[in-house]
Amino acid sequence: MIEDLNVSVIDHPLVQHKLTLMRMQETGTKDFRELLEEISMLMAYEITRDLPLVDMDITTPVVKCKSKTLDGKKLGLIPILRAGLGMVDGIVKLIPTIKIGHVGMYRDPKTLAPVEYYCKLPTDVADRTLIVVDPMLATGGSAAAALSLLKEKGAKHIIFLCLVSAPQGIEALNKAHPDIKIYTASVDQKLNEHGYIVPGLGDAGDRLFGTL
Ligand SMILES: O=P(O)(O)OC[C@H]1O[C@H](OP(=O)(O)OP(=O)(O)O)[C@H](O)[C@@H]1O
Ligand SMILES: O=c1cc[nH]c(=O)[nH]1
Ligand SMILES: [Mg+2]
Repeated sequence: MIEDLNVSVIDHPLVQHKLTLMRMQETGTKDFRELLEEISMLMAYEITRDLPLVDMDITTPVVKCKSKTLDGKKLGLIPILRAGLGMVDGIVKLIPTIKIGHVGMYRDPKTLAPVEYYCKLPTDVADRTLIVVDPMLATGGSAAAALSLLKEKGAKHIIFLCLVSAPQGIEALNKAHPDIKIYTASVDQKLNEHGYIVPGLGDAGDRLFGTL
């Protein structure tokens, strides 16, 4: 049962509305890109609601007082290339100082196995909470491999943020990395015979970069 797994569905109406627009085949690259950026920002707003705060002494034009500020916890943003790049700008607008690492991973079209081709990370990944982003969680192979790689490099606290997921992908990722919370905007029905999410939105990377 999906409900028993370490997953949370972000069902905010604005996220769901924008996701519907992204799914539509007539939505072109420009709108797809803008919608992905907007949704990523909205989802980042939701997943950061538990960030710890501390009191800070400040002076307003009226009086001295204590006011809340983020406690300086270090964050990192890790897009899985290519499609994860489309989620970066929206999140950076909310968290401008976030450090960004990149993991390149593509899915072999025949075997659907993940192939790693790039990795460049902030040097202090072990001290950061990493938000790993990829719009699509299909078989879960790419995400599981990326998370294993990050753990090998020392990462200790990771959350995974995607837009559309398949039940198989959530189960596989949760089995491989039960410690990592998955956030998604939708758990779709299934995968088709080519490993595409149904109903899904097609190939996110191709739609984002216009390489259809
Ligand atoms: O869960 P999985 O079965 O591994 O599939 C999901 C992966 O497939 C897509 O990447 P793709 O291989 O198309 O690479 P791209 O982003 O360069 O287009 C997607 O962005 C995920 O990384
Ligand atoms: O439906 C899918 C599955 C994997 N990757 C995509 O971009 N879309
Ligand atoms: Mg692709």
